[in-house]
Amino acid sequence: MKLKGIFITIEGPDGAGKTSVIKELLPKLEQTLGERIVSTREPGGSRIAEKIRELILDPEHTEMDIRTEALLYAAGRRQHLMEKILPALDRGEIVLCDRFVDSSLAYQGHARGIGMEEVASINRFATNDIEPDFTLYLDIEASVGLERIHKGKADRQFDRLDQEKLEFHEKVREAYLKLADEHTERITLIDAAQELDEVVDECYKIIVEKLKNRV
Ligand SMILES: Nc1ncnc2c1ncn2[C@@H]1O[C@H](COP(=O)(O)OP(=O)(O)O)[C@@H](O)[C@H]1O
Ligand SMILES: Cc1cn([C@H]2C[C@H](O)[C@@H](COP(=O)(O)OP(=O)(O)O)O2)c(=O)[nH]c1=O
Repeated sequence: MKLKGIFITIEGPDGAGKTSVIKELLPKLEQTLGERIVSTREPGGSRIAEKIRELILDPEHTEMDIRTEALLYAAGRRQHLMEKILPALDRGEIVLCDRFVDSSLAYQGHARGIGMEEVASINRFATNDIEPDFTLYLDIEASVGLERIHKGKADRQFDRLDQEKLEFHEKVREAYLKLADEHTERITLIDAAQELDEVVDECYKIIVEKLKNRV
């Protein structure tokens, strides 16, 4: 009998440790489960979606309107979903995706101020209401996440732009906490301030437990 495909997402503010966790988690999970896991990420994850990612993240595109940005994230998401995620789920595979709709709700909806419901609505259009089976939310204080990213970079003063960045990332976290509180059945909160090994271990245990009854 073919197993059911499972769609797992990992969310969190910048610097929460998503990339590091996935790198360590994947081989561990694949070994335990005895099957390959499709690891992918947003923004991007397919040829066209990667082009859209470049368009959005290009630092020269300072004039980009915030709703244009939200629509581009949703467009990239649709392409990635149709080309990569859904075909893998149809084949019965496990898909682990770094960021999905919750990122748009937190960043564009709340932090940029468009409104979470407005952003949810364009994403319902983009995804045909397809939601992850479950989501691991790596929770980190904004200042700790930003510090991690800047660690190792040249020593510098905390300037006005950094302050703006901090406030923006505090809003991102606020939105994630709200989402985790409203969707306890889907989202599991993980304290990402722990040592990396501990975070990986917690994610591993949660996924194995959730997959126990997979048919
Ligand atoms: N639990 C942790 N404790 C300390 N540093 C961490 C931890 N997890 C990740 N880091 C470091 O923080 C930085 C950002 O991690 P990364 O995995 O790229 O986060 P994200 O993908 O969520 O933005 C990297 O330098 C990484 O080595
Ligand atoms: C998927 C997604 C990402 N983003 C942002 C979050 C990140 O700042 C940026 C790039 O994502 P990512 O490459 O995951 O960066 P990081 O590893 O630092 O978390 O895109 C949104 O604003 N909305 C979205 O829908």
